[in-house]
Amino acid sequence: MLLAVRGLACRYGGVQALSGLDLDLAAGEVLGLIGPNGSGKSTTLDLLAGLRPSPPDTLRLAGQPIGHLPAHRRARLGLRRTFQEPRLVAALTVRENLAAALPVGRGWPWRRKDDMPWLEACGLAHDAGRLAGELSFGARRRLELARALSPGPRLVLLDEPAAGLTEEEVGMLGETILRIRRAGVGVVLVDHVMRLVMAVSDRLAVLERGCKIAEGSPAAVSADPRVRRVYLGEGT
Ligand SMILES: Nc1ncnc2c1ncn2[C@@H]1O[C@H](COP(=O)(O)OP(=O)(O)OP(=O)(O)O)[C@@H](O)[C@H]1O
Repeated sequence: MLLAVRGLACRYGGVQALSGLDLDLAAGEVLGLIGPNGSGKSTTLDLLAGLRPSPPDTLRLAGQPIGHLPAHRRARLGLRRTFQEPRLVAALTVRENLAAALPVGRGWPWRRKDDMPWLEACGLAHDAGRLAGELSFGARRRLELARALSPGPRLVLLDEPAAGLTEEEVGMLGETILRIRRAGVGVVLVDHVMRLVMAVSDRLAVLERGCKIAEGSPAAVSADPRVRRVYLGEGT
């Protein structure tokens, strides 16, 4: 299993933002994490990415306990995330933005040619020499994603990547996510744009008030009466 989450929990003062969360994710699988506002999706991504520590065994990446590792150590193991606001340098080219993405510490196996497959996957192969500041909003989002991927990705956490995109840009983002999946990278996708989540997820997990209330294929989860009641506000 690429990612195994067991009993993940988080408390902010008096608020139990997440309790007893279990999740599994295989390489090359897209897990859509959905739920109403305040249900714990961002908290889950923060805990997975290492913004705050957890007991080591609550999170395992390819069998290795990582709950205690800080974000940069997890990133080096191939666990990356994107941010809602692209963290790009407008005056650098697309390719230079990739090279500047991760602190290239001693022994980091970064090679320039390794970037190309990710630029291609993100639909940016023809823009490698363009300045990031010249790209459209949708292309900047895809560059943010390429930056998270290169080098050596295993699992990428996407935090509302479709927010603010046009219909066409959402389509291109969906194709990008499917190419990343085909490359064997695991994806956890949090987004309110349901047509994207439904189109690219192999599996959905639904959170409500910090607890997982359903999990399964997009079709099964959308037909689940509890999910419909809680998430879509039906019959309440
Ligand atoms: N820094 C914080 N301090 C205190 N409470 C917080 C903090 N961050 C989140 N919370 C609370 O934790 C709960 C889960 O919030 P979280 O942001 O994870 O939900 P979410 O599902 O990502 O929501 P949204 O869809 O609105 O982004 C909510 O009750 C929220 O108010």
